[in-house]
Parts: sequence; C-alpha cells; structure tokens
Amino acid sequence: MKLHLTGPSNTKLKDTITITGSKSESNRSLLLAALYPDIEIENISNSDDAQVMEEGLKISKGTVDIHHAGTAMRFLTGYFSTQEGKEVILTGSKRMTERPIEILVNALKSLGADISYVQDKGYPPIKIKGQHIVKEKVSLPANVSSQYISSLLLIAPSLENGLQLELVGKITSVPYIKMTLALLEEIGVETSFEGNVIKVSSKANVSPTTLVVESDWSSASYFYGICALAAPGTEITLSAYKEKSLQGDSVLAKIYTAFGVETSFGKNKITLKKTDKIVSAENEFDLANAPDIAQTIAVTCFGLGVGCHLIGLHTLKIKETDRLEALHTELSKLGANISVTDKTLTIIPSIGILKDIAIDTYNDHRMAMAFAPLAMKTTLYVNDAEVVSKSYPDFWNDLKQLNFSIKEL
Ligand SMILES: O=C(O)C1=C[C@@H](OP(=O)(O)O)[C@@H](O)[C@H](O)C1
Ligand SMILES: C=C(OP(=O)(O)O)C(=O)O
Repeated sequence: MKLHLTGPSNTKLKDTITITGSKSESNRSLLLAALYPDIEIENISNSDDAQVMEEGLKISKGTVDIHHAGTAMRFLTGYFSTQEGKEVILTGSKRMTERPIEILVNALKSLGADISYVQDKGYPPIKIKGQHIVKEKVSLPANVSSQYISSLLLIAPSLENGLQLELVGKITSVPYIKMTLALLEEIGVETSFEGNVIKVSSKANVSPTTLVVESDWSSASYFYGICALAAPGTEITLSAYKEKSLQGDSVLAKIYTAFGVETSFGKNKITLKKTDKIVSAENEFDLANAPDIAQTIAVTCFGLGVGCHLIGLHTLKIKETDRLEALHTELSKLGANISVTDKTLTIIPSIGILKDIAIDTYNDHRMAMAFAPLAMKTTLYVNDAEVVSKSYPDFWNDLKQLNFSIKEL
C-alpha cells in the first residue's frame, strides 16, 4: 500500500487521540500471564507483535512464526526453554533470521536449556525442547540488546531457584530492563538490581492481579513530531498515559521541550502544546536508553531545519532494518545533509524539503511513522505503509482524525 500524505490545512491543530497499549508492556504481561494464570491484562496492544506473542504462547508443538517481532522472538525463546514437554521451532521473517540471538541462547544453554540452530549458528530459526531448569546463575553480555536480559528475567520467578544475572559490559536500553523488573514487582516477585547484578527470587503462585498496560510512548513520539512541526498554539491530547511511566520513551516529554513542545499531564492523558520557543540550531541527545525514538527525533530536526547529533545508536543496526542506513538514504532523498556512523547520526541544518518524495520503509514500522509528520511541511509518499501494524495498526486512521489528507494509490 502506497500512501500520499498532505498535512492538515489548518496547521493549528486541536484534537485527542487514544493510542493502543505499549507493545513492550503487553508482551511482558502476556508471558507472565502464561506462567501465572491468575494474571489479567487490561489495555493490551492491538499490534501485530502482541498478537504473534499471544498466539505463540498457545503452541506446544510445531513451528511458531513470530514475523518481525523481536520481543516475541527473544521472550518466547526463554519461555519455551523452560516448558517441559513442549517442543517448538521458533522462526520469523527473513529479517528475523538476520537478527542475532546467540547471547540469549548461550545464556539459556548454560542454565541447562536444549536449543539448537536450524540454519545459521547464532540466528533464528531455533529448535527448543523445554527442560526443567534448576541452575540459578548466569552471566551474559549486556551491550547488544536488553531483550536477552528481559527474556531471562521474565522466566526467572518460575524457575525453582530464581535467577541471578551478571551483566557484562555497558548495559544498553536500561529502561526496558527496569520495566521488566517493575512488572515482576507488580505481581509480587522480589527483585534487586545493584551494579551489574540482577537477582530475581522464585515464586510458585501469584495472587489475582490485573496488569494495566499504559499506552505506547514510542507511538506517542509521532505526535510529538507533528506538534513540533505545527504552528504555535497547536494542542494534541493523547491517552492513556501517566506521569510515572515504566516506558523509557516517556523521556520524549523532556526531549521535545528543545523543539518547543511542552507536555502537561492530566488524568490518564497528556497534552502536547507547541510554544513559540526558538529551537536551537544544534541539538545533541544520547539515545542509548531510548533507541526507538531516534528516527522520530532525526526527522523532527530535519523538518525544523535544525541540526542534530544523536549518539548511543549502536543497537539501531540490528533492529527491523539497519535504521542508520535507512535514515541516511531516506533523509538524503528529501535533501538532508546527513552522515551516520555505526552508532551516531548527524544532520547539518539545511533549508527546504524536497516535495513528493517516496519514502521507502524497509519492513520497519518506525520508518513509515517517523517520516509521516513531515506532511506538516511538504507532501510526500510512503511506500508499504501497512508496516505500521507491527506496533500501531490505527496510525493512519489517527492521522486522518488530525485532518491529514491520506490518499491510497
Ligand atoms: O524490551 C523491549 O520491549 C524492547 C527493547 C528495545 O530493544 P533493545 O534492547 O534490543 O535495544 C527496543 O528497541 C524494543 O523496541 C523493545
Ligand atoms: C526494535 C523494535 O522492536 P523489536 O526489537 O521488538 O522487533 C521497535 O519496535 O522499534
């Protein structure tokens, strides 16, 4: 599906959008509910990634295809490793077979899991025969993906002796690890995270608990992008959000003050307001703790005609696509002066955005959604726009609600 986007004629927007639940919180909650049937979940994400996770958890024999869902791949690897009597092959899209999983597989094997590679060593698909795991200590590199760590933490309370993790190297995407620990605490599991050691105690049963998933902050980022590119006075209200979020991407509220967007917190909602603050020509952010908003911020800076230097982007090359290369290619097509390394991205301030450029999305939902706000400044095409369903299936409808004109070609 190719879309042509035109921003609203009245650039001073005022509207309220309800965004689906966080896919990160949903996929953790689904796994915990599979381990502890007394857990209920509210406001679960309607994303593809949460759906494949939910379906995957129901299977006990045969092939589980998780498509593009990194968290489902990593979390189900931990889950099936501990499920005695279940035997599955976990696989996914072509890109998933290029996303590394060896660190997690090695950690699980050292605990006694039975996992083998079906094709290439270190990558999905993998075959897992569930085992009774009693070992309680494991050490693993922490600088590649926090999802490996969360996968181990999520199964930890269901293990006879709990788990102690030693994290080696600089820990990346830390808020996602803290989110996992916070959810464990919410169901009554004892955890500690001191220095580079995380301990989780064993728990046989959980008393009835409802986990209420907050809406997705990474999805909110696109409205921050729209607001930043809109006229002063614009107000967009998003629900359901809270000030004390488990999601690291809630740092958006702070980051976007640099782009003239002020956030106020109401009851279960946030209101973004564009002020007339002058945006600095140079902006630097370290996104090692919030990698999923890098694309949004890069596009916002380009749209505003200001420069940025984004660091801490070392995980972007192994996500749905190589996001650094993808941003380089697509922003260059629009006229940006951009350079990237393996872990940084730099945009030099420029004037003007080329019109009616077709943005390629590389099977990456965030490429489609991050570029859409540019319709506030120009008209553009988005190729394979259905990719948004990975995390935010209602995205294009929600933009229509904001009076974006969206034509399917
Ligand atoms: O645990 C999670 O829910 C996630 C962790 C992050 O991955 P990395 O830890 O690989 O950076 C993030 O990019 C991803 O979208 C979701
Ligand atoms: C990186 C992402 O997802 P995952 O790793 O779960 O596929 C993302 O949603 O930006």
